[in-house]
Amino acid sequence: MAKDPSFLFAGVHFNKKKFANDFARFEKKVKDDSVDDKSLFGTAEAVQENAAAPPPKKRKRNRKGVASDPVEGFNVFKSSQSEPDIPEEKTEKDEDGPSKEKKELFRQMERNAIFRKKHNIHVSGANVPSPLQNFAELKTRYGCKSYILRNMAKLGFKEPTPIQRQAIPVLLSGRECFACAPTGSGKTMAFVCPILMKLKNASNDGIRSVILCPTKELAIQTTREFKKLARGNKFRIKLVTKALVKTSDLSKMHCDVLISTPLRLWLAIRKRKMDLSRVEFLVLDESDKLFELGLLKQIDFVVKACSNPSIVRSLFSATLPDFVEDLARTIMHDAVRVIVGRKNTASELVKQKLVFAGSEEGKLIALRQSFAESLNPPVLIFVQSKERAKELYGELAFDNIRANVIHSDLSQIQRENAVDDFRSGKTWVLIATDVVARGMDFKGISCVINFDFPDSAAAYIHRIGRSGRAGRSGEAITFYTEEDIPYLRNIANVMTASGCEVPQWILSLPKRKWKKHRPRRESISAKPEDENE
Ligand SMILES: Nc1ncnc2c1ncn2[C@@H]1O[C@H](COP(=O)(O)OP(=O)(O)OP(=O)(O)O)[C@@H](O)[C@H]1O
Repeated sequence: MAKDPSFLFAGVHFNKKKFANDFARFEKKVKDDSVDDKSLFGTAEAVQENAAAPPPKKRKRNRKGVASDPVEGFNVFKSSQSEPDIPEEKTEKDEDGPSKEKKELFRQMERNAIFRKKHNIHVSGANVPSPLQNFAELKTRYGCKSYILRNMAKLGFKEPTPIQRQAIPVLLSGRECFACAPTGSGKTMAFVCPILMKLKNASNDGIRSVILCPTKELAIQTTREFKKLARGNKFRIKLVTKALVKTSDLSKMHCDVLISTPLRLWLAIRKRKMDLSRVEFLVLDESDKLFELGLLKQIDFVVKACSNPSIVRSLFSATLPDFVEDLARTIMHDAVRVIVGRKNTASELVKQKLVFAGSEEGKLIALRQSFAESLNPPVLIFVQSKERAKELYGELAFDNIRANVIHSDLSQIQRENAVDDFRSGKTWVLIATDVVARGMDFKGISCVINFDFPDSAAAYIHRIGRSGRAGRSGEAITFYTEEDIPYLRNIANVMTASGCEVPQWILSLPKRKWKKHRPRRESISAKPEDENE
């Protein structure tokens, strides 16, 4: 039977007496490691250095561990307050081997390991709770109220997805969590469900949970998902809008779930004295985006404002670079790391293709040709800037294609309408900047076209992940020109990792460290500039 590596160390004890000198040295070192109180992550500039630094001492919290489980892979949370994986038994220990309870515990650990392997779930951390076999276990193990299960059934959710199987029990056990799972694999419900279960009922107890999303569109979508699962309960679920931030006093606001972008929440705290000191759950969705330098200061501020010592924080994304984990580890406590599949890979449900378009003009010709041959809506087209989005829209608008465009120059209402029209099928083709590249769940997108080469491997994974969601298959086509060739290898690596074929010459290109690749490109439009307005 396959056994987890941590079995090797079961029962090993550290003899404090024998190693007294080393122990004393270690203890001193821990005491010397003081926490920098100015900023949770340090200054934005120092992020990378901080990421490499050892984690500071954590606040000690009184949280009970649950059904113990072996640690898979390396233990990323060395500093966590780990309880022994196998509890010491004072009574039944005898010469005939482990006690009955211990044996049952071993069996449960083995069953969990086999089940995780089957669902491609990898965990690290001490005492990781058993994964969910089915949704019914939410009731039998955790006393989930019937209305939540009813709402899930109405949404057509029959079985938990792998990330839901593991992340939901982790959060229900009061543990902090890093979760990384492919695009479209149900990460949203993996935090919505346990939060609603833990909050139990609506209450006038200040702001009880906060969800941060990198874009307004995603914040709106997440608010809707919360409301869908909360149907039948009187939870107050609020989106932080411009109008809300204008409200004079937010210091006495009560709400069960608050969803926001970092900037809006930062303004609400600073200008309107929003009080986050009672927040019990904080979720950083698309966490690697939130940890980028532009947003880090606001995130830092919000995380500090959520000062409740027993807060449970979690990070969710389809891409989780090491530096984000390192950074988050400095603030998280006794966290569990849950990875589904391999970290930083694209969804295997998306058939990926690279197309050499020669020039900017060549891209437009290739696009028109493919639409003339077969246009299978809905199609999402990504470009690298709002100027180029406008230009391409200007071109396609003449082609009798029901196209629309979304970028940051549009008003909030225009952006919302563009998303709604695309969702309802009124629009067949949506031309977009990366503003909708992450998290957006447009059901049934048949094809994503990267008209402009993405500026990073993570951007590529998220863009193409708008297709191939919830078990459906999809397609992604990426155009490239001469200037993109040096970066092809990075995309090719993502493609091969998810089982797509890539020509050998691309795989033998030299590896290149990827800085943001956003070259100046020739105008898409053949028309004079003022006609594009
Ligand atoms: N258990 C389930 N069974 C069937 N469908 C599900 C289940 N859970 C979620 N879904 C559906 O799967 C789709 C994708 O879910 P979601 O948007 O949460 O993906 P995600 O993992 O957050 O993706 P991304 O990384 O792009 O943000 C949604 O339409 C959602 O309703």
